Formats: sequence, structure tokens, C-alpha cells
Amino acid sequence: MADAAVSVPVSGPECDRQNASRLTRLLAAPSFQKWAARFPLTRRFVRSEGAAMFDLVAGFCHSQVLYALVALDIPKALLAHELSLSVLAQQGRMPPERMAVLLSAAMALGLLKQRKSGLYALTTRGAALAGVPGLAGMIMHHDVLYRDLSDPVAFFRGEVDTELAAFWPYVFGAGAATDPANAARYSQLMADSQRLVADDTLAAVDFRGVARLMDVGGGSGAFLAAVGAAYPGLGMTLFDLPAVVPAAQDRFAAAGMADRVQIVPGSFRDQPLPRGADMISLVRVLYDHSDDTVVDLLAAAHAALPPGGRIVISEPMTGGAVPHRAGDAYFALYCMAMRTGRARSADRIATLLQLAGFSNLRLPRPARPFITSVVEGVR
Ligand SMILES: C[S@@+](CC[C@H](N)C(=O)[O-])C[C@H]1O[C@@H](n2cnc3c(N)ncnc32)[C@H](O)[C@@H]1O
Repeated sequence: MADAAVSVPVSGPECDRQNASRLTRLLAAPSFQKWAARFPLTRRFVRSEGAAMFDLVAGFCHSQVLYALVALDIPKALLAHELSLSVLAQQGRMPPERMAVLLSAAMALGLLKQRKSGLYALTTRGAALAGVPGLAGMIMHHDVLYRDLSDPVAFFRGEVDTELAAFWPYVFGAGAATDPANAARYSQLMADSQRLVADDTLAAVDFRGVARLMDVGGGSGAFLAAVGAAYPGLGMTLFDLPAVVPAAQDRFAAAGMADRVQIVPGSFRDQPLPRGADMISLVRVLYDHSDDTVVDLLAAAHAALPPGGRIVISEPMTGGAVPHRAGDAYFALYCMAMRTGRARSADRIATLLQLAGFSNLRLPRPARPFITSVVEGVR
């Protein structure tokens, strides 16, 4: 474990002892906490703050309960049948008393419930675990991020040789991302979770009047297939790495869209983007890359669009000046573990778009910031 010694300046613009001292120190004092926990006007607040603090303390156990449930396929099994402890223990190959601890933990987290008969069933939240596309896959690949975060101080200091970066080999450049098996693995994870992202992007952006949409870094085409289904007259271009795009052919053929889509293999780091589209989308692409790569990519998008052409960025974003849990306490860490990645606020993305020459920026309020947020601009 890395040492956590801190040295702070004793005075000056970087250290305000006066402000920090009064209320915060009072709140932290055990004697004040003891009094506030009993005083009728503060009692409820102190209890709920205590419970919220304990949730943070125990959050890593909650994640592992979730992981075990999914790894043991319990949500899927309970979607098909309500089951007894002994059946679940047998299926999980563990003693019933240990399975009972897991199931009680899942009940405490609101994922399972137990009938009077003793059978276990899914709650509404548990049903999401079984049914939300891509959620199980996302949870299962967290074993990698969990290892990367095992020494969090070293992680934040940048001293960990993170494993997550190897899961997304293109962060090391297009030349490192030529293995089709690896490309298929990450593309499947992305495609599985794309439906919700596409739903929220379609709700935030009006694609009417667009003749051709080019999805850059479009993976195996799940986003274009969703937009193409909603806008039957739309022409489409998919641009992604050569190891990735072959999977898109089958998707578009199965959706009866093959004649509407042009598939262009290539790397936006090494070549200009194809022209001919009047709208470009970048869905969950910018946050994989450093500012330098993003500046070049947005300039390439600007060059590829005609005047009046539109650009849409859709990806999970941070809260900027108002940090939020999904963006700032999850995606920001995830992107950091990818090494080249960086979660950005909508304002920061809007600034980068402006620097690339885009105007008329739109930042619609996201419906579900943990799924995606959107920023739109016009060339
Ligand atoms: C996180 S995935 C997102 C895929 C898809 N847009 C989605 O949301 O499901 C990032 C995509 O960018 C592609 N990509 C990364 N580097 C690239 C490059 N240099 N040129 C073209 N595509 C690239 C990857 O192959 C991958 O499909």
C-alpha cells in the first residue's frame, strides 16, 4: 500500500485554515456528533448521514455481491423460476449456509426478495440485472478495473500498470488493435450496452433532414442500426478500425439495411475522415482519448463536414463544476484506468468543439447521465 502522507502549505492562497476550521471541525468532533445524534432537531439528519457514510464505506462489498450474483447467473435463473436456497446452493456449487449469506446480502441491496414459501425471487431492481442489455457484461468485466483499483492511492498517483488498458488495445494506437478476437470481445460489450445509449441519443437529437449520418468509431454498427430503424430514409456510413468493421456487415444485412450503409475501415489517427455525410456522430469515442487526439479528431470531423453539417457527441460525461456519481466517481476513474482516456464535462466538450470551429452548440439536459449525455454543434 502506498503511503498517504500529506504536506500542505501553512498559509497563502492554496490553504484557507480560517474557513475550513469552524463548521467542519465542529461537525467532525466526536463530542458534537454524540450530542447531535441525540438532539431532536439534528437526530434524523445525523442518522441519515451516518447511513450514507456507511454505504460509501461498504460500497466495495456491494459491488462484489453484485458480481457474484451475475457470475453465478442467479438473476437469469430467477427470471425463469423462483428457486429455493438448496437449488441455488447446488447450482452455485457452495454450501447452503454460504449461499444464504449471499442471498441475504442481495436482499439487503434490494435485488432479491424471499417469498413466504421460502423461494427466492427478483425485485424490480433485480429484474434489471437480468434484463437490461449489456449490464451483466459490464459488471463481469469489472474484475479488471477492480484489480486496477486495489491500491487506490497508487492508482491516483499514476503508479499502477493498469490492466484495463489492454482490454481496449486501441488506446495504444490503431496498430495495437489488429487482433480480431480482441476487437470482437470489446465490440460485443459495446454493442450489448448500445441500445440504451441509442435510445437516449435519439431522444436528445433530431435527425430529421439529415441525408447521411457517419458514425465514427461506430463499432459493429449497433448505433447506426438503431438510428436507421428510426429514420428509414437515412443514408449511413460506418467508420471504425479494420479489425472491428467486419462484424457490422452481418448486423446491417440482418436488419435489411446493407444497401443504405457504407462501411469504411480505417483509423482516424492516421487518415482523414471520409466526406459525404452531413452529420457525424461520435458515440462513446472521445472519452477513450487524450485531449490531443480529441482535438485532431474534431478538426478532422470539421474538415469532413459541409458548411451547416452537424456533429453529435454522445457519451457519459462528468458534471464539471457540479460533480455527479456516474461521471465523476465512476467513468472518470474508468477512463483513467484506460490511460489515454478522460471523462469530460459537457462544457469541456463544447469548448473543444468550439476550438475545432463548430458553433450553435446545444447541450440538452441528459435524461440518464449514467447512460449518456449529448453535445451537438454545427459546422
Ligand atoms: C468505446 S467503443 C464505442 C463503440 C460504439 N461507438 C458504441 O458506442 O457502442 C470505441 C470505438 O472507437 C473505435 N476506435 C478506437 N480508435 C479508433 C481509431 N483510431 N480509428 C477508428 N476507430 C477507432 C474502437 O474500435 C471502438 O469501436
